[in-house]
Amino acid sequence: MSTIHADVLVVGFGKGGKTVAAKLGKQGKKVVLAEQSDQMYGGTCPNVGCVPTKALVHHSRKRRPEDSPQEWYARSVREIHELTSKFRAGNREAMENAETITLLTGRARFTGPHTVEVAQAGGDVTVTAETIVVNTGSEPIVPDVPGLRDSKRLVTSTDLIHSPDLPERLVIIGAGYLGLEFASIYGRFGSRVTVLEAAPDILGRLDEDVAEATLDVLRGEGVEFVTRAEVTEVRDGLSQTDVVYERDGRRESVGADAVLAATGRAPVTRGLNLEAAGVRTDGRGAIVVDERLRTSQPHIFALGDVNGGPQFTYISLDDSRVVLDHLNGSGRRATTDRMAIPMTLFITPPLATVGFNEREARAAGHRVKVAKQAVADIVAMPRAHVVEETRGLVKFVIDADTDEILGAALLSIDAQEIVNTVALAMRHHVTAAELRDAVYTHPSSTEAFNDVLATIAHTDEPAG
Ligand SMILES: Cc1cc2nc3c(=O)[nH]c(=O)nc-3n(C[C@H](O)[C@H](O)[C@H](O)COP(=O)(O)OP(=O)(O)OC[C@H]3O[C@@H](n4cnc5c(N)ncnc54)[C@H](O)[C@@H]3O)c2cc1C
Ligand SMILES: NC(=O)c1ccc[n+]([C@@H]2O[C@H](COP(=O)([O-])OP(=O)(O)OC[C@H]3O[C@@H](n4cnc5c(N)ncnc54)[C@H](O)[C@@H]3O)[C@@H](O)[C@H]2O)c1
Repeated sequence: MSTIHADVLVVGFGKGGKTVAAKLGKQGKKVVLAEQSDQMYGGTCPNVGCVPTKALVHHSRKRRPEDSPQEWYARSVREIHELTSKFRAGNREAMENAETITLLTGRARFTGPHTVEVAQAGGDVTVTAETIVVNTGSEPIVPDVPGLRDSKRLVTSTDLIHSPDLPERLVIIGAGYLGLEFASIYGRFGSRVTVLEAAPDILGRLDEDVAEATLDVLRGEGVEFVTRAEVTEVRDGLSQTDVVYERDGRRESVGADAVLAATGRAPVTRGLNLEAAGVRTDGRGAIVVDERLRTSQPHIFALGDVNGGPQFTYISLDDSRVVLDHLNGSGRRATTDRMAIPMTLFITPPLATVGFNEREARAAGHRVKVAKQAVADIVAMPRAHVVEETRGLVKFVIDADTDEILGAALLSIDAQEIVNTVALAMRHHVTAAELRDAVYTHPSSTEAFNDVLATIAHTDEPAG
């Protein structure tokens, strides 16, 4: 078995890991990056996550009524495969072309606090390193429902986006980010979509008006929702799979050509043999880290989904900034510095949120004023009419005493872009009036701020 001594070993080719590898490699550190699969250079996001799913959103929207759903879908899957292959190759080349970085393709497991074995096709390699960064991501959770794990029609998001067969009837278990995005995508491609959610509400973290408007959009595209649905059994038949669930004490079932488990993703730590390194995990299998992403071994860091934080690519990227600052900078940057982190649910139109909703703002002790308008009524935003997408609403939650923005929910064309401006305003304490009275390009979606922030729907009374 050959041995490599490195300054830094990165386990897993995710967003945060590759950023740490590239930056430290550029500074002359000897870096080894171990990735278990040659189909995953670049990690989840460009291969099986954000990029192919957002490309599917785009392709599903381009389908005209006269296009055959099946042919259009198969063509989309092919084209998206070409796109992800290019991204994958770019990621591989970036590492292979860096003189100070060695890319190993094989599964890594710890054999000691500073030692990892990588099972490469050509033989195992032992890597020893002063600093180790674990960036192994997360994997789908398949609930323990009788018949589900063995069903021939069970699919994960990865299976589904690689299959050229458009399911005629798609049953999605779970109405989180993944479930709702897939419902929107496959509904638009032409599948009949039913979403079964265990919780009493879908998008229950949102204010009721925003959740209702979002569900209206999805229902308008033919997606059916069943809440308080406890899936009790999955039965394969010759031509379909029956997904059996209980709701309010009644037993019902829905037939499916594919059953998507969209019930969350668990950190990938099994198989890493973290005990050998003395690295602790929590009850969910996430690596326990402090605010500088140090594990229970100070020379081992965990970043991205594997540390149990929010599962977004931009959080993994920001984790890399924290680790790099610790290794090579001021050492002051911490995950606790983060504020106003935006999120986008990529349905059509997208729903972007940041900060508090109305309920949360009041619970945090703020006197709240709410600015809100339906997109169709925002006179200052002709772009919505120009691109023929006037569905949705724009809502701001503002501190009635300081005029600072506490949160926003934007169900609107371009929401994934304009939410970043709101988040920046929040981080820098720009007031609602300043955001309202700023000069924006025309016709753009940001112009909505000119109008919406002048439309106060209601204001809480001053306290006592
Ligand atoms: C369908 C889908 C859509 C998504 N859409 C979005 C979105 O629109 N926006 C967004 O911000 N986020 C989105 N996410 C979430 C986002 O993809 C993840 O949060 C992000 O990719 C996590 O990155 P990471 O750096 O933690 O690791 P990952 O990118 O997951 O990389 C981990 C890597 O480690 C490798 N690995 C695992 N174990 C080992 C081992 N023992 N040895 C060697 N290598 C190993 C894996 O093969 C993988 O390549 C989506 C996720 C999914 C599944
Ligand atoms: N646009 C984006 O940024 C994006 C897109 C897709 C995924 N993601 C990330 O991927 C991660 C995984 O997404 P997800 O939607 O799978 O997880 P999630 O945790 O967001 O949602 C899972 C949903 O499944 C429900 N559920 C769990 N068990 C169930 C059961 N047995 N029966 C019925 N319902 C059940 C839960 O109540 C919840 O609503 C998310 O954390 C998200 O951050 C992000």
